[in-house]
Order: sequence, then C-alpha cells, then structure tokens
Amino acid sequence: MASNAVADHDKPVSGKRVAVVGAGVSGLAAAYKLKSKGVNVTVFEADGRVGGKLRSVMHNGLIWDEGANTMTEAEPEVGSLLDDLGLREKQQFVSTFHALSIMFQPLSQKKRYIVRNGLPVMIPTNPIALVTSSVLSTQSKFQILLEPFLWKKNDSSSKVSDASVVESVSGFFQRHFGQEVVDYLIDPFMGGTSAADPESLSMKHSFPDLWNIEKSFGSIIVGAIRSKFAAKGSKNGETKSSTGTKKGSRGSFSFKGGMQILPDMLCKDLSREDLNLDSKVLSLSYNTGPREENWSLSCVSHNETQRQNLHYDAVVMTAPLCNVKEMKVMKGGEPFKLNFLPEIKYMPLSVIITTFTKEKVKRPLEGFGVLIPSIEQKHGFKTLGTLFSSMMFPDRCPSDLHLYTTFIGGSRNQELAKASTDELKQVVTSDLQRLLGIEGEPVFVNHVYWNKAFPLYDRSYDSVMEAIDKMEKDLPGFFYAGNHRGGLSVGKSIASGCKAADLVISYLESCSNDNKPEDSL
Ligand SMILES: Cc1cc2nc3c(=O)[nH]c(=O)nc-3n(C[C@H](O)[C@H](O)[C@H](O)COP(=O)(O)OP(=O)(O)OC[C@H]3O[C@@H](n4cnc5c(N)ncnc54)[C@H](O)[C@@H]3O)c2cc1C
Ligand SMILES: C=Cc1c2[nH]c(c1C)Cc1[nH]c(c(CCC(=O)O)c1C)Cc1[nH]c(c(C)c1CCC(=O)O)Cc1[nH]c(c(C)c1C=C)C2
Repeated sequence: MASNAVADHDKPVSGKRVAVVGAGVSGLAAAYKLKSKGVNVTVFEADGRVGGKLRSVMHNGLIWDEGANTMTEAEPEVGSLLDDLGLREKQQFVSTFHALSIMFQPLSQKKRYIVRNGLPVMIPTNPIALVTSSVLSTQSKFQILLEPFLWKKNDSSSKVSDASVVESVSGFFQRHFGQEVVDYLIDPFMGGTSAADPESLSMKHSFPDLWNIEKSFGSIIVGAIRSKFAAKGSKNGETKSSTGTKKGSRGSFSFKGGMQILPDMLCKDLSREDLNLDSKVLSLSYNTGPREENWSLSCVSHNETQRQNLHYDAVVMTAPLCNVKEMKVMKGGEPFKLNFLPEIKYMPLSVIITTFTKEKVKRPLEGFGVLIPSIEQKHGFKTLGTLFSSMMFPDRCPSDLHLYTTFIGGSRNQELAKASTDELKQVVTSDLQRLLGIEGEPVFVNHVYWNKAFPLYDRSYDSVMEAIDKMEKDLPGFFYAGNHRGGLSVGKSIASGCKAADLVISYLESCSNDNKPEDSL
C-alpha cells in the first residue's frame, strides 16, 4: 500500500471488522479505502477471480478486454487511486500518431464514428466541426444553434399519468434538439455507453447533470456555456497528478496489459484470509443488541462447503441487486424480506473479438471506434458498434493484424445477444465488411456472453434508488455501492465504492462514540 495510505491505528475504527461483498471495482475500491484507514476488511467474491466486469485476456500475442475497455478520470476518487496504486506509469492513453498530442488531447481519441447512410462519419467534437459535418442535416444544425430560443418545456403532466415514471432520454433531447439528433447522436451514444435505447432510459438517472441544467437554465446550450465559464472561474477545482499532467484532462485510457491490472492492484495488499474467492454470500443477519460485530454472514463455495457465523461491524454490499434479492436477510432474529426491491431489467450483450490481417482491411479507420444508430439497421447492420482496439492500443496484437472488439445485443437485439459464436462471427464479419471494407474471414475469434451486462436505468429507476435507501435505513451498518447507483462507468463504480467506505467510517466512529462512557466524549 502506498505511504499515504498507511493505517492510522489511533482512529476509533482501527481493528473494526467490515465485510465487503463482491470483488468488482466498487467492492475492491471500498475495501482498499477501508483497509487504508486501519479497518479489518474481508472481501467475499462468488467468482474464482477478482474484477467482476473488468476482465483482460492475454493469448498468443493478443491482449483484449472482455468487459470494460477504457475508463476516464472524471471522478476525483479515480485520480487518487491511480496515484496511490502507482498505476500512472501503466496508464495507456488512446494512441495517436500526431506529435501535438503531447500538448493536446490525442487526436485519434476524438476520432469516433457514427454510421449514416451505411457509411462511417466522424462525430463532430466542436461547433465548427458540427457545421461542416454530414452527420446532421442543415435543419438540425440550425435547431441546435437556436436551441436557446426553440427548446420546448416538458409537458409530461398531460401525457404521463404515473408520477413515478420520469421523462425518457429520447423525449428530453427531442424537446431540445429534435428527432434527427436523437436518431443520429443520442441513440448511438446510449448504445455505446449502456447498450440501451433512449426511449427506455430515464433522463434523470442517465444524465443527472443535464437534467439539473434544464431545471436551472431551461436551455441546455445556455446552461452548458454558463457552467463551463463558472468552472473555468473557479481554478481551485483543478488538481495535478504526480506526473504533472492535469487530472482527467486526457480522456479515455486503459493500462498496459488491459483493464484487469486495476482490480489486481486494488487487492494486492489483501491477504488470503482477507480475500475469499469462490465464496458466494447466501445470507446476512443483523443482530440488534449492545454487542459489537452485529452482522453475521454465511457463504458457500463451488464444492458446496458452507461457512457460517463470520461476524462483522458493518457490511458493504456491491453484488448486483438481482443477486442481493436472492440473499436471505435476517434482522433481530426475524426475516427481513427484500420483496420491496423492484425487478431490475438487465442488458444482455455479446462481445466478439476478431483479428484480421491488415492486407484484408481495405478501408481501415484510425481512432476509437464506430457506433451504429438503430435507424441504420435498415441498411442491414446488426451490431451496436466496434472498438478499433489495436488502433487505440497498437501493442494489443502483432503488427500485421488489426484487432477489433464488437458489441452485439442490448435492448436493440436481445435475442441476437444469445446467438452462437458461429452466427455472431458471421454478423460481425458482415458489418465490418461494410464499414471497413474487410475481405474474407477473421484470423481469430473470441466470444463472451454477458447475460446481465448492465442494469437498465429505466424510467421507473426512482423506485430502485428508494429501495436501496430503504435497505440502508432499516439495516444499520449496511451500505450499498456499485454500478446500480449513480452510473455505470468504471469511474463512477469506483467513486460509489469510495463513498460507501466513507459512510462506513462515519458509522463505525459514531458506534465507537456511542459505546464510550459519557465523560470521555
Ligand atoms: C461488456 C462491458 C463493457 C463495458 N465497457 C465499459 C467501458 O468501456 N468503460 C466503462 O467505464 N465501463 C464499462 N463497463 C461498465 C463497468 O465495467 C461496470 O459497470 C463496472 O465495472 C461495475 O463494477 P461493480 O463493482 O459495480 O460491479 P461488478 O463488476 O458486477 O462486481 C460485482 C461482483 O459481485 C460478485 N457477486 C455477485 N453476487 C455475489 C454474492 N452472492 N456473493 C459474493 N459476490 C457476489 C460478482 O461475481 C462480481 O464480481 C462495461 C461493462 C461491460 C459488461
Ligand atoms: C457499442 C457498444 C458499447 C461500446 N462500449 C460499451 C458498449 C455497450 C460499454 C461502455 N463503454 C463506455 C461505458 C461507460 C459509460 C459511462 O457512463 O461513462 C460503457 C458502459 C465508455 C464509453 N464508450 C463510448 C463513450 C462515449 C464512452 C464514455 C467515456 C468516453 O467518452 O470515453 C462510445 C463507444 N462505445 C463503444 C464504441 C465503439 C464507442 C464509440 C465509437 C463500444
């Protein structure tokens, strides 16, 4: 553990015992932070490995990610962790072939494509590029420029009878920028960041910042400009990393060898006793009363050996809510029924890795990747999009090959997500043939199917947030973190884990104060 993360044994939390359920990034970030404060942490992970939705594979000179491919440093918790873990030197930014990239954001990082009329078109990243881009019609460009005057108010009261159902992402952007922007920018963006369609997604939960901007300013353009100037004015928000670069300023990145190094480093100081792999938590019990370690927990491993009565002062739960729903929870000897947890929809997704010899790729594109809007399915496309993995990170395959990572399924095509490797190989080859002029078959194919890749932040997601709050309120010392709360990204999951750790510390401190004699307070 880095020197600034040494245990502080004077703190009242030192020696307290906390169970962390789940060894994805959120659970491991929580465990790391708690351990750095002197808390005794024990992590329970159902799988035989750490990382959850982060999984990198090295095979025959290829490196690929089967879960998250890149992350950003938008959350301050991420920067601190990267510094503490010594991961700055392993950070791998999206590759560029331009000398100026040392000073500016790498050019190819910005090169992202959207398919229009069957062909990839670069996504405009600034107002001037938008004016010249062919991704939108002239009418839509004017609609964006005139949004401060043309945007329409949300007239949901007349349309939506159920107050718990909030506005969709598509409804919101339709009111501000029109249908073409929804079809050609918002739909592919949502596909590429949650595999979901903008009609099902809740605006409030998917874009909380824009949701609040509308509340304050009405117009998104006016609000965004004002917020940007306000942020520039308050210089103290800007921090520097140990390498001297501005934190969060260089966009998306991975690590040498893939994303897996992040969970691996987060748990490197956990002993064999602290990190229980192949340990699925089945039940939790909160025992009211004066004694410490009110929580007990039981888990089972693959060979069915069950371990019981492990005692803790608090629990950080990071397992997906569908798994939490299956757990048996007791409070004060009585069953604590979790039937108030709503059913959550999850997005099924297949990830196909392919390599092609360079000579077979007739129209290669440099950059991050290409997204396919739903509306372009009329041209025969079946995939959601493809990351140009070896363009971003050239060391991921031999120099005579291109390596691609293609995503299939999500809400757009739930059945196809479950298709066989052979069928999906054909689907991917056909889409890449149209987009990049690829000829012939891939040299290599790898297929991963995520049955529940992401929770869907749908229009009734308020009820999920309320249920999480209820669990925490009714179960003292129980804290929930992870990608079901506050965002799907790796950075947001890490931030959620760190926040849960902070809440645990406050809780343990308050318990210690309650147990102290009055005159020592
Ligand atoms: C294909 C794919 C691509 C993605 N791409 C990106 C990307 O490019 N950038 C980005 O920022 N994000 C991306 N994401 C999202 C991001 O990876 C996840 O949202 C994030 O990693 C979730 O972390 P988590 O710790 O909350 O949950 P998880 O990683 O799901 O971890 C939860 C853990 O809990 C364990 N568990 C479940 N039940 C139990 C139990 N009963 N007992 C013990 N343990 C249990 C699970 O085995 C799992 O390891 C992607 C996700 C997927 C699936
Ligand atoms: C085509 C499907 C998908 C691609 N990646 C994912 C899917 C479903 C998964 C995914 N990618 C990102 C996230 C985090 C989302 C967040 O809330 O930040 C998830 C769950 C990162 C990401 N991918 C794209 C963007 C704009 C972002 C946000 C961070 C950043 O700007 O780097 C766009 C994108 N995704 C895919 C492609 C091919 C693509 C752009 C061309 C693949």
